[in-house]
Amino acid sequence: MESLLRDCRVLPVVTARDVASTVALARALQRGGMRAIEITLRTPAALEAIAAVRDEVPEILVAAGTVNTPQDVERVVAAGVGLALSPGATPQLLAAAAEAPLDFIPGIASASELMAAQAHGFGICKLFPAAVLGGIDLLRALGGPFPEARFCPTGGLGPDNFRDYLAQPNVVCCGGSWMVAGDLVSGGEWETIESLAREAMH
Ligand SMILES: O=C(O)C(=O)C[C@H](O)[C@H](O)COP(=O)(O)O
Repeated sequence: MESLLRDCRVLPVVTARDVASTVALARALQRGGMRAIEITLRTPAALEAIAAVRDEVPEILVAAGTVNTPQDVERVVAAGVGLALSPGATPQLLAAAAEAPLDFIPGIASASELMAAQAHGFGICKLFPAAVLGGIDLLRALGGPFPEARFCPTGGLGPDNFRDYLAQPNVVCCGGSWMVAGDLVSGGEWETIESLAREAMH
């Protein structure tokens, strides 16, 4: 999974307003060269949007985001999702995800949370919210006691700093929403989204 995520480079974090706009958004991201999309379970349309993107834009890997409870894990497994992420983790979530037939990336914000994730076998974690927690300094600091840990920093990253994050040896990909901002999606600005995606992939 590490090499797959390294190929993804940037994981766009999407809040699905509705199915049609999320499919159009996924197409724009895919045209811009993006390999994956994280559709968060923040809205009622999310699961339907996940299924529709998988059917209609098969070139892009669809991950589920904001998978915060064991029930969420069940919902995304039932929807056929192969990769799920969370901004955090509870003991219950870690236990459920460790047993579930999917790849899971829990969120961590501290050494102790990282250790709990590792204890359940999760070697790659989302660092969230990365920028306010300490950003690159924190990633470097965690690299000392946890040289084997890998991260997808998310939260507060943008076009001006994500490359610095990607240059860290313990970063496999970066999460962010700058290329899928709500006003771009509501305005149907697919070409702008495509060019922001293309820029992020270079
Ligand atoms: O909802 C989740 O599961 C999350 O992990 C949170 C998102 O990743 C961040 O909201 C994206 O952060 P920004 O790029 O700063 O907008």
